[in-house]
Amino acid sequence: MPTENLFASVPPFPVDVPIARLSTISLEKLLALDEKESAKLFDGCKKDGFFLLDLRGVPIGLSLIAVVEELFKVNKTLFDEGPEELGKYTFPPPGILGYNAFGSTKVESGLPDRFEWYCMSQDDILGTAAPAPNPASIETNRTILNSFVKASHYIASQVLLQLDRHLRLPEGTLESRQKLHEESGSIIRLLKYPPQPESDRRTSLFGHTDVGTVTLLFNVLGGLQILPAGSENKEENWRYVKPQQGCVIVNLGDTMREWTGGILRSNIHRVTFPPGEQGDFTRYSLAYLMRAESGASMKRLALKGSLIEPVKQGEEEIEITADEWVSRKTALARSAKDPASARDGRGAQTS
Ligand SMILES: O=C(O)CCC(=O)C(=O)O
Ligand SMILES: [Fe+2]
Repeated sequence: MPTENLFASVPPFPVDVPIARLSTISLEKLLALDEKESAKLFDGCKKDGFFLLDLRGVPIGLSLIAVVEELFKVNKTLFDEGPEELGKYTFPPPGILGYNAFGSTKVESGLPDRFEWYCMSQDDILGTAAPAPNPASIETNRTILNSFVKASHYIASQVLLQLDRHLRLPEGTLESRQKLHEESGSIIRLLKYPPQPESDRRTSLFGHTDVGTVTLLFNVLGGLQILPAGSENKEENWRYVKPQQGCVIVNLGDTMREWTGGILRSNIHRVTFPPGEQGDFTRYSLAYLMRAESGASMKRLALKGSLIEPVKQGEEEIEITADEWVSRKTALARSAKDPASARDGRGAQTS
């Protein structure tokens, strides 16, 4: 994503790097109830767990593009406040909100990461919960953040409605667990990846699967990579997700895989240095991570008449809540075991 202006400000994505073959779905066609487009979306969610959604051609999409362009400016201003100031908003685990300083997690090699991020809750931005303290760049931009959350939630909900239909769930089933104005676990995340020294370039953000339901990811520079379904976790198998003008990258998280008994895919992804000439530029990224409320169950939604089959004898039923899932994933990741691999998500840590 997002606009021509942002893409014009950086070198083009190179032509000689391996790119993931993902579907591009048109929001305009989805909203016009185009059957073929809707089937393409379902296929992408089953096969890849990732697709590009072209936001152009409809007012809600165009307004989100404009909002995101503004938020890329906020992203820069925020991290320009510096680690000392932002460090005042660091909260110890299990807190997932606030500031995460550069180098505070590890990548697979055991080396420190190369990103910093700042997370806010949807409930804080919408006023569903009491306002949380945030750095000045966030506080002065609450209005635009509010528009971002509303438009992102709307678009993610359109994806969920399509999935309800294909999974033969009653209309609104998936969205009803994460309504806009009800308590939610949804977050907004701003990330910064500074350019890496030419002689020492490597992964910046560990391979992981997202824990929530639907993630909307806005990138201009390359660097995001996925490990396509069925491929071994070897360096040569990782594929770049090429950012496209006017498109948001959409991916599904663990909750969707669990709710659907594995029909939908939560795919592992990571961030490495931007390819080619892009490697000399700072990479900013913006994400809306839709999550059900913290106490929501991860249990399979095997409703009568739906495509989702009840748990068979011998299969493990996940009875825990989304919160417990995160703790469990984190604990297993710490002991170098991967809970998602057992369930074909193949994610190492949690994000
Ligand atoms: O920066 C990116 O492109 C990816 C970020 C990501 O995967 C996450 O925040 O969960
Ligand atoms: Fe992620």
